[in-house]
Amino acid sequence: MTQPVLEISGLHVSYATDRGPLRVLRGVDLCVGRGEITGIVGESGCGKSTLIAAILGLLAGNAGVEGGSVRLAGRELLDLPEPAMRALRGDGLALVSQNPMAAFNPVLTIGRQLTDFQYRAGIPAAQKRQRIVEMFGRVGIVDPDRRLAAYPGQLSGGMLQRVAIAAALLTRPALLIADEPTTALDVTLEAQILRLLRQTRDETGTSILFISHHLGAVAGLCDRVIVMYAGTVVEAGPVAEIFARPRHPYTRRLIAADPGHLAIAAAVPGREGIRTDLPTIPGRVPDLTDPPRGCVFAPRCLEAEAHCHTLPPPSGAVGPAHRAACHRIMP
Ligand SMILES: Nc1ncnc2c1ncn2[C@@H]1O[C@H](COP(=O)(O)OP(=O)(O)OP(=O)(O)O)[C@@H](O)[C@H]1O
Repeated sequence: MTQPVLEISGLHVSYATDRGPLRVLRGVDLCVGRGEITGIVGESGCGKSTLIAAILGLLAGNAGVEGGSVRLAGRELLDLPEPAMRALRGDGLALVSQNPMAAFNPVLTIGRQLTDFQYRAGIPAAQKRQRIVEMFGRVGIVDPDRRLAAYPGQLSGGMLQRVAIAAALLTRPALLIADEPTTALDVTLEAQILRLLRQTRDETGTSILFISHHLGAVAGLCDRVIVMYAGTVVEAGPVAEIFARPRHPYTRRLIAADPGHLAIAAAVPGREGIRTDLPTIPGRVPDLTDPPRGCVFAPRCLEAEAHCHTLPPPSGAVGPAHRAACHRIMP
């Protein structure tokens, strides 16, 4: 891995609920290297959105950080006061979300909003506009004058997502968080946005954290993959390793249960020993007000042995830059 831009270690986050604390992130460790695209995959409810909110300093009011560290370019974010965190969200950290419409004010033109994003003092108006036009060119938006005069509701979903990516890049972020950026788009637009993200990284060197349910997209876009299950990282490694030789039983089941096998196979050749005829993963994500004592996946794991239910598994190296947390791999 290249030098890390984002380093998260031992992160614990809980939500206060009527049933007691919901332990949504339990000791999350992850790194995003400079200029790398890192994917996060996992079933709904595994804590992806909570993780992003923790990075951005946007956790819900009933959330509490109970330990750990989130460092961006070496700077601890968990200690930053809100004004500094807000400044960082307009500068070093950028988010492109599933619903670009929510990122814009519907009653202001795109031009006005992208000009306002560049709020740092001292940039002349003409230069701001020139930067926007330049960024539009980079993300493939032609006819910038027309787009700048438009209101968000006048643009299609795919076009608005391009504008959102251009807006994010205007701040020259150290880290771009793309949270399911293609979920609301059709397949053709999805392919265009994925190409754009890769091109953005290639041209600007921006590090990208890409969250998606779509394993084929992750296989085609990312350099590294982090597999989350019930608030923990169960496996992390280079994309080819994760998809060709997944080591954790959860990763294997997740890939086998994914309908997009062709997309994964096209992106990652040489897959060995992965059955594609398995049904969806039986059972459900455990109740995190009372997490299992041992391996969090043990209640659903077809390979679990007695000690898997009583002892948390250590996370250990299973290959170069490839780790997995499973008793059967790390006895
Ligand atoms: N403010 C909150 N208060 C209580 N529980 C919450 C809150 N926000 C999320 N949760 C719960 O925390 C767990 C993790 O949610 P989170 O949204 O982080 O998962 P996710 O992996 O992003 O899921 P999805 O892919 O569906 O967005 C879920 O059980 C969710 O219901």
